[in-house]
Amino acid sequence: KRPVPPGPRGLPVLGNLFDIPKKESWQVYLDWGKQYNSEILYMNAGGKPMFILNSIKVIQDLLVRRSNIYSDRPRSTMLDELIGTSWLMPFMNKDNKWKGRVNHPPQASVCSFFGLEHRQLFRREFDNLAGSTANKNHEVQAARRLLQRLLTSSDHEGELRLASVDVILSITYGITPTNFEHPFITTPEQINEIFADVARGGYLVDAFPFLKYLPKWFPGVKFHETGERGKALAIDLLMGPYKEVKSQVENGTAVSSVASRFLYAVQEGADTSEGEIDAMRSVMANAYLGGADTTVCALYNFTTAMALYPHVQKKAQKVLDDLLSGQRLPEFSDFGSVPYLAAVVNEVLRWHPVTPFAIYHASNQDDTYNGYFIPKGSYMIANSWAILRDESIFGPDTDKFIPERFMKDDANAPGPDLSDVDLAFGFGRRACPGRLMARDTLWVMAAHILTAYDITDPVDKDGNKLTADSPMEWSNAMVSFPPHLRVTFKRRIPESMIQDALLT
Ligand code: HEM
Repeated sequence: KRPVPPGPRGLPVLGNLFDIPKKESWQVYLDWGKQYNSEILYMNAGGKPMFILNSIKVIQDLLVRRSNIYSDRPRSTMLDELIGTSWLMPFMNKDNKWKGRVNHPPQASVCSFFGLEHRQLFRREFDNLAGSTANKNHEVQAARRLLQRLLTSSDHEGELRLASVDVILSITYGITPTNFEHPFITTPEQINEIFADVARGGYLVDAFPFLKYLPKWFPGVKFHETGERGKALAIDLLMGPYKEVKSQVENGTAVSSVASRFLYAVQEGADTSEGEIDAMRSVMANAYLGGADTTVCALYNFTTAMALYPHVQKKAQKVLDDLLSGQRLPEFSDFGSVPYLAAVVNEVLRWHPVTPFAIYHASNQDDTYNGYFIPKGSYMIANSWAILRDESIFGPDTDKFIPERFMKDDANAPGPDLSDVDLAFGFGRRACPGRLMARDTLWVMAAHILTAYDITDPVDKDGNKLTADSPMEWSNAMVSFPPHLRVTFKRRIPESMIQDALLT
């Protein structure tokens, strides 16, 4: 009976279960915010309190400033008990291993792994080392492999999928997948589909946990079967690439990667406990899973934007052409020389955020905010989409793709007053630990694609021509994909430059 923020009224017992929007929920929540004149809304989904946070102020007040309370994740019987995802960082809670307490050691010495927990290990391997030559080299090579495949393939979506997993697998394990059907490509996709169903509330056992006691043969019971499939996929994800690189290390054939550097050190006699090996194995699989789906979604958004806004594409290509003079492909060292490209990448992350609600946070104790009661265990849904479209932060026409909003003027200088799009990577203690790597990957892929190809002639799945004004619907999911569209990649540099790129 304590006061809660306004929101749709809901039914007895079921609450707002049927109010949860089926499409473009970010826009619906924003509209409700206007309707109820409140930046924070309340819903109750089958007994679970849910708070929708529609403004940067509310998000920062709660998820950032009170991050000691709002950094847990909602619990799910399906994930915790039936699949067993305790090692997956996005689902860990405060009392789990995600929260590190030990300072960063100055370098990645194997002995110092002891006592480090997941998030810190992750930072050290993927965030701090995101600038390392080895990681960047893998990113450049993956971008060049993509250019080569695009010479003969017309399935640009498939190639971008492959390229995204290529980047993360080669950095993490030194493995380069070569076709879409490889289990290292399909395993994270399949497990992400199960997670997306869980996030959508697709399993009754999450609303009514006692159902888990129903036997497998009970009519209509599917969750046991999905749980077993999810468990097998999770083990494949954790062990598959790890085992492959371990045997390469034993044969002395492994290329430099996070895994091989670790395993070579172990092989050379570093004092490593089983616990440390488990933690590293898990952190690597977390990167693999966390990076695959999100990166490909961002790349799809990039190609969609380039196809729909050809003048932006031309401008970015001119900036690159002026720098490269048709003599070479881009390198990371070019980053500072082409600020317009960095602005394009920022705009990709802002225009249609990959995760419109980040990942739901949950509260670990009762709290009050502006007189409203927020009970322990509440779901906190940050409407990232709404704040990335907020014209008071990002300037006018936020529904349009305008990279210039990230430039000081229309010239070549970045705009220092404008908020960064780091908001696209979540909030507080749970903010994405892979964000530097993600930005690097997007930049290097965008730079290569724009140098080597024109992206033209966007049509929808029925062959209808698309323009920036065509209505298009992004998927209503945790990772929100643009609609399938077909574009043409037309080569704009000599084929030999692309063919030779990997040899240099
Ligand atoms: C464009 C690409 C990406 C986007 C937009 C993105 C976005 C996000 C968001 C919004 C979260 C949740 C933050 C929150 O709950 O407040 C997250 C978590 C996470 N991301 Fe990313 N991410 C991207 C790429 C990556 C990459 C490349 C990796 C791995 C190298 C990665 C690994 C993770 C992990 C492990 C978590 C869970 C962190 C935790 O729960 O403590 N992400 N990401």
